[in-house]
Amino acid sequence: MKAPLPSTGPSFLRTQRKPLVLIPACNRMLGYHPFFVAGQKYVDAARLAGAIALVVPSVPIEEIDALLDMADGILLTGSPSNVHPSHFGETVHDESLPLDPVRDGWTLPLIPRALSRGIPLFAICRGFQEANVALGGSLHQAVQEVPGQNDHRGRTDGTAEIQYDFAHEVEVIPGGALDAILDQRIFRVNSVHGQGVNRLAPGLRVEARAPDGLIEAFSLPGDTFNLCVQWHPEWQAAQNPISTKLFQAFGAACQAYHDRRRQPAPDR
Ligand SMILES: N[C@@H](CCC(=O)NCCCC(=O)O)C(=O)O
Repeated sequence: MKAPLPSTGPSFLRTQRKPLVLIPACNRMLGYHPFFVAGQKYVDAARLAGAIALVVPSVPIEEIDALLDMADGILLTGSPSNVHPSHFGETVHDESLPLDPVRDGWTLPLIPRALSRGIPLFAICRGFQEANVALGGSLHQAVQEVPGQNDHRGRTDGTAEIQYDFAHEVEVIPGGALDAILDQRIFRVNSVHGQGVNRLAPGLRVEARAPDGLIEAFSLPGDTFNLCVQWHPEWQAAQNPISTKLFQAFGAACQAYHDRRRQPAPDR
């Protein structure tokens, strides 16, 4: 019988077979106290991808490289909080909406470093917006107030099922990374966002658009999975064939990164 894998220290990383996907947490006040939080549906989707999900509290910038040394993938989640507009040269448009400057402070520098290492990255909703801003793009702070754009916010007058129900179609741009993963170019998605891509960062590739032309997916340069989507594929991912394909592709990329980087320790 094989000895159990060591459960601590770098040797565990060398012999762990499954890829490790880091999920940066959000920062919330619960009562009088600050907490690190992440949606369970993201952890469930990372596991659906075949990875070990590791929710990570905010770290000082000087610790980001040490964190990335452990990562085989990064899953940037959605959040009700907005990316602070100062990161794209604007002032806050609606003071009533939540922000998370602590998350901004480490995910924005994390993204280019992960990209430079070729670590697979799957960015969802707020994560999609962070990736665009981190690489030099900008956001509409209120898509619904932009002439010609629809209201992409989710309903808040019912259940999560209502909030995350299908809201509109997206059309995949032929020949790109998203097109290579899916066998469908038009499909319906949920929509739970008030911000959206205004100026796409240099070097990013549009992968899908909504009927009003809003960018709904883009990819980052590089030869690994690095898709960023505005909708929520993690929502009931196992029951949605499009979402399952996306997370399986993400998981395969993380496994490949893991296998390349961490050969199992020789049998003792
Ligand atoms: N606050 C931003 C991003 C919206 C977003 O991520 N919504 C999802 C919230 C909860 C979840 O994680 O599912 C915006 O409004 O554009």
